[in-house]
Amino acid sequence: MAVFTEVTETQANDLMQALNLGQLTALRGIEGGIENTNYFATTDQGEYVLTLFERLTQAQLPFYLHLMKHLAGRGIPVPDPAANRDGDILHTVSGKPAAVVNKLAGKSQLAPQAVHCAAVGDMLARMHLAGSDYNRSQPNLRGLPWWNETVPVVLPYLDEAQAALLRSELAYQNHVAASSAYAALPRGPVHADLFRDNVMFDGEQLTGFFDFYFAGVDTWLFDLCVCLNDWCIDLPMGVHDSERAQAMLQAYQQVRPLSAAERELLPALARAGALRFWISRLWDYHLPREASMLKPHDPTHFERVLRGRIAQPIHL
Ligand SMILES: Nc1ncnc2c1ncn2[C@@H]1O[C@H](COP(=O)(O)OP(=O)(O)OP(=O)(O)O)[C@@H](O)[C@H]1O
Ligand SMILES: N[C@@H](CCO)C(=O)O
Repeated sequence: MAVFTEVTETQANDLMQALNLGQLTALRGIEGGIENTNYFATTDQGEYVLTLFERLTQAQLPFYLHLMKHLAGRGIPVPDPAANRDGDILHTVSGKPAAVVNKLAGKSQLAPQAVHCAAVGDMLARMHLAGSDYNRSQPNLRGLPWWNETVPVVLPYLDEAQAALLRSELAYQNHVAASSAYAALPRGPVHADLFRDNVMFDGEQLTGFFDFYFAGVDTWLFDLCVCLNDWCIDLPMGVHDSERAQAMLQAYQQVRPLSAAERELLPALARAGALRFWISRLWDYHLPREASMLKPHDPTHFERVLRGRIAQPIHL
C-alpha cells in the first residue's frame, strides 16, 4: 500500500489545472513503493503520476526534481516534473511537498537477460554524460560518510564473522577512497539505486529510469557497479553472471569508454556497491524507522554479493 496521505479528486484536479495538464478524469492510488504516496492521475491530455513526498523535505527535493527535468530535456527517458505558470516544479498538496510527472510506458523487467542489461548500460552512460553540466550539487547521502556513521550502529546485531567482514570492508573502502586512482574517477550526478524495479521496459526496449530519490553526486563507476550488482546477479544465489555483466559493460563503454582509473577500480567499487546496500538493508532491518511501512529487504543477500565480489573480483 503506497497511499499514506489521501488526495481528493478536487485537490488533484486543481493541481492539474494549475499545471495546465487538462481536466482530471481518473485518480488511482498506486500500490507498491514504500517511501512516498503515489497516484496515477489521468486527464483529457494524458497520464501522469502525482507523488506526495513523505520523507524528503522541501529543501532536499529541488536537487532531484531539477535533475530529472535536466535529463528529460536532454532526451533521457526519465519522468519530467510539470511546471506551473511561474515555472515551479515543487508543489504542496495536503501540506506535503508534491510533484507531477509524466507516466512512463512499459513495466519492470524483473528477470533480465543480456539484451536488457545492455540497454541499461547504454542508457546509464548516456544519462551520466547528459548530467555532466547539471549545475546543482548534493552529495550521495548514502555514500562513505554515511557508511562510517552507520556501521557502528549495526555491528551489535551481527555475528562475529559478519562483523569482521563489515569492519574490514569498511576499512578497505576508506583506503580506496583516499587513493589517487579514486581521486581521478570521473563523477557527476548519479542515480545510485538503479535496480530492476526502477527501470521500465516495453519488451526489449528500455522506456525509462525512475525513482531518483537516492540520487547525488558521486563517481560514475559507483553507479555502474550498483547496476552490475543487481542486473547481472542471479538473485537466489547472489552469484555474478558474466554474460549479462559483459553485455552491460560493453554497451556502457560504447557510449563512454571507462578511463584507466575506472578499469583499475572496477573490482573495488563493485565491492563498494555491495557494501552500500548491505549496510542500508541491515539498518532498515534492525533499526526500522518509527511507524514505517517499510518491509525490509533481506540484508544477507548483499553480504553474499560482497563475499562473491571479494572472492572473484570483477574485471573487464
Ligand atoms: N513516472 C512513472 N511512470 C510510471 N510508473 C511509475 C512512475 N513513477 C512511479 N511509478 C509506479 O509507482 C510505483 C511506486 O513508485 P516508486 O518506486 O517511486 O515508489 P516510492 O515509494 O517512491 O519508492 P520505493 O521504490 O523506494 O519504495 C513503481 O513501482 C511504478 O510502478
Ligand atoms: N534498492 C534498495 C532499496 C531502495 O533503496 C535495495 O534493494 O536495498
